[in-house]
Amino acid sequence: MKFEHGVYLVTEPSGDLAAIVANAVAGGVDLVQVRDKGASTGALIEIVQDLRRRVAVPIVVNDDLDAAQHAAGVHVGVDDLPPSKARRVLGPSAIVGWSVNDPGQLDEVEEMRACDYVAASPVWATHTKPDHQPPLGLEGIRAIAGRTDLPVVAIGGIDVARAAGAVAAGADAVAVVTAITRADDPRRAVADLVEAVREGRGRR
Ligand SMILES: Cc1ncc(COP(=O)(O)OP(=O)(O)O)c(N)n1
Ligand SMILES: Cc1nc(C(=O)O)sc1CCOP(=O)(O)O
Ligand SMILES: [Mg+2]
Repeated sequence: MKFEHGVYLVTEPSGDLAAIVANAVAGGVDLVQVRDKGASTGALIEIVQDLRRRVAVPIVVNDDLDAAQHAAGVHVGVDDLPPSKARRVLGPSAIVGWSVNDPGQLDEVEEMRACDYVAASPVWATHTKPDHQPPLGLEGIRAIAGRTDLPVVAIGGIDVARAAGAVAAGADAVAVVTAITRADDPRRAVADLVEAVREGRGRR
């Protein structure tokens, strides 16, 4: 898959979700992930259906394969179902993303073949996911990007000050929660991230 502007919004349950997503899309996000660890499958489906009426960019669901069947795809991590199973269930045109914390995961050929992108996670520590793995840092992005042709998404602690560095290190896109969802102006926040990604691409 192609991240044109290089900004991927991952949502959180607080705030006016519909308004945040609509403004973030107006600012330039390429992809939206609905992430609400406490929501039922039914609630996730309702959120997806509502957002699909409002925005034109693809919407994927975190973790929940049943809800993902009402969306453009799914994002899974090491403790979730494997990407190969998600691909079998969702079919060839779905978007399947996988979190990578250990570059050794890139040797799992069948799983990598099932993915549209991999997320280097986390690059920096973040309070948004208290159970995150040890941070990879920019070296981790370089190590992952150097070993795969798939698009690499950097996630964890990314804001406008850090986005260009993550992209210059090899990320194709930045996945962001709070620097967008808690911004006073999510549209402006995304536009600034898009500009930072452009600058980071220019440094490669
Ligand atoms: C883009 C993106 N990258 C990483 C994650 C984290 O996935 P996971 O490790 O499965 O953790 P949870 O999000 O399920 O708590 C993600 N969701 N999105
Ligand atoms: C959803 C998620 N996954 C992570 C991982 O490391 O796998 S870090 C994260 C949250 C990122 O939030 P913020 O942009 O507010 O730092
Ligand atoms: Mg998960």
